Amino acid sequence: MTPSTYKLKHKIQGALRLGRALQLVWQSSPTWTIARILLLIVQSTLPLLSLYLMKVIVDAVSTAIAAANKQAAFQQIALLIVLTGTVNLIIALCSSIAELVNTTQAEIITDYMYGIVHAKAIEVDLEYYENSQYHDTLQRAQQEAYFRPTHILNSLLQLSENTISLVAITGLLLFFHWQVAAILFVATVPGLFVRLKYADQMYHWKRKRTATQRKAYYLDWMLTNSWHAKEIRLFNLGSLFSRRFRQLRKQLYQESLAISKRSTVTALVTQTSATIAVYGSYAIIAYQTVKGTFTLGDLIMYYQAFQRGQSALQGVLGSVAGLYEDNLFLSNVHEFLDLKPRIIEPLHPLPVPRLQHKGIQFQGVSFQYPTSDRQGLKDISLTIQPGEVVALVGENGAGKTTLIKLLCRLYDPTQGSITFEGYDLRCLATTDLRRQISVIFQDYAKYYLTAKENIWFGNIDLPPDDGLIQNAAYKAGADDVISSLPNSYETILGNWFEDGEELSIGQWQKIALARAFLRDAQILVLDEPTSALDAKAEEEVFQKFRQLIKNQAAILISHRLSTVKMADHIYLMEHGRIVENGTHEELMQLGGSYAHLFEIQAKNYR
Ligand SMILES: Nc1ncnc2c1ncn2[C@@H]1O[C@H](COP(=O)(O)OP(=O)(O)OP(=O)(O)O)[C@@H](O)[C@H]1O
Repeated sequence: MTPSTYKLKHKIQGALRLGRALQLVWQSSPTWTIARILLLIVQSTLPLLSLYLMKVIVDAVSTAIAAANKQAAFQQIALLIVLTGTVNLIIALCSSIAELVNTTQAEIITDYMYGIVHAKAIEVDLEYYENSQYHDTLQRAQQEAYFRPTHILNSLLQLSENTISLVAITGLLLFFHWQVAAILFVATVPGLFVRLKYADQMYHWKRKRTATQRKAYYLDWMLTNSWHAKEIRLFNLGSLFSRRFRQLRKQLYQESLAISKRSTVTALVTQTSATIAVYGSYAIIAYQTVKGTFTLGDLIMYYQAFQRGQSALQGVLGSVAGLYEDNLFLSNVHEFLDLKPRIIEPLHPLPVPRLQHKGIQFQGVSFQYPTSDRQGLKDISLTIQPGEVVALVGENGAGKTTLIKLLCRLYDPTQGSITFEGYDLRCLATTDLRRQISVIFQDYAKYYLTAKENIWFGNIDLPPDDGLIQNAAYKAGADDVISSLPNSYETILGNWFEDGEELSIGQWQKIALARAFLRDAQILVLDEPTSALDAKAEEEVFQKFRQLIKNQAAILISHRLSTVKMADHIYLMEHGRIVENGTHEELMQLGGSYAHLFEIQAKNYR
């Protein structure tokens, strides 16, 4: 086998490896798929009947010209015309129904694919979202997932339809004139090569360009979203970003144009040779008819059969090339769907115990982010008991949030272990563990939904109207904010949607705090919970803090040392390590970094 034949065989095999795609189609819409197959059978056989009837009509007309009883001869022709018209009407009807079925099924498949992509996006760990390669993979999958399976189904049905027509027409042509059938094939094959080659080039280029394209999307997003709108105006960044966006788009467009140009030139050459071959065959058939080898009916049937044969063959080859291309691009979706969460769930998870004497223990925990070459946490050992308030303090980047991410099992430690009442976190089901932790990160989410839902999301096991929602709002000092809104708890927050009410940053923070308080968890983690609250609101939250947490274990992260003073135990972190720990008084007595920091902050208030 020559290398090029081998390549072609390989590509055709690639095109026909359709198992996963068809499984997706079938799972999403089995009834619609059956409907389309039935329509396909009708649509591919009826045109042949119509073709044959045409030949019979022309031959009947030829005979009728010489017939003695023209009236009787015409009656027979009229009957044939009615029959042909009816067949063509059915063809048109099927085509309209097919269009309806196709559009509906395409929508159903798209929705199904959305569901699958969303499920995977939820399933993968946070680690993926903190990794740029994942975002490339996700983007490629999103670009292809919603339409490729439908494309594959269409190409496959077209392939079947065209193959049926082609087999019948080729049989017909071979029977009459094998050379003409041979020309039909030879004229169409080069086009297939061009499409396969082009598909390969496009696929590889599109994979390579994902990062550039994401950069362009990012600039576009910055230019058009509300989060950046303020700074873009004040720092006059608009034209700079817009210029960068245009440069990236130009680069992408020029690369794609270069590939398209090459393929257009090649396609033109193959098209020209195909056209010469086709019209040459027409001349042969016309010559044979003039010589009397064929009847007039044969001539018309030939012309039509040749035309349809050629379009069927082009359709077959086009579908093969299309399937090859679709399969190539669908591999982007498979790549995404094949991602596996790296947090391994225990085979036989233990029930999450109640925190009693052992509490939560970090034992010699070290951790390095997979994308970083520095250790984020180094040899951390600490204990948190129920009813105890523990504070983590330290400069930016010291590792405080990272420690919380490990506690929530968003990552596993690289060394050491974290135990929950003596059980390693890796022995507990992550969903059960996370149900026991109520955490509000400093970059908490703002949901542009009702105020009530913003709080309810803290514990969706409760009914959406539960009275505890208002209770949580009260604890966080958010009740006043909410009652001043036009529709109270039913007011939509943010200004993305009609009738939405935008809140101040501190007000949003109170809502987030209420969400944390609603969760019926054993551990409460507040990462910079009051950084945007006014002094009075902060004072109120912390005054009733002990009451609020009851016998929950609480972890507070804060840069305001006046806030953490009330904690039972304070850990000062530096470069991923715990460098000092004790009560506020102990640390002040120690006269180390904590005491120094506290003095600096206190001086500013004097
Ligand atoms: N997803 C990540 N991938 C790689 N490195 C990270 C990631 N998140 C944080 N880091 C790094 O880990 C270190 C600790 O970050 P962390 O967010 O835990 O600090 P922090 O003490 O909470 O800081 P801050 O007070 O500013 O919130 C920093 O050096 C940071 O650059």
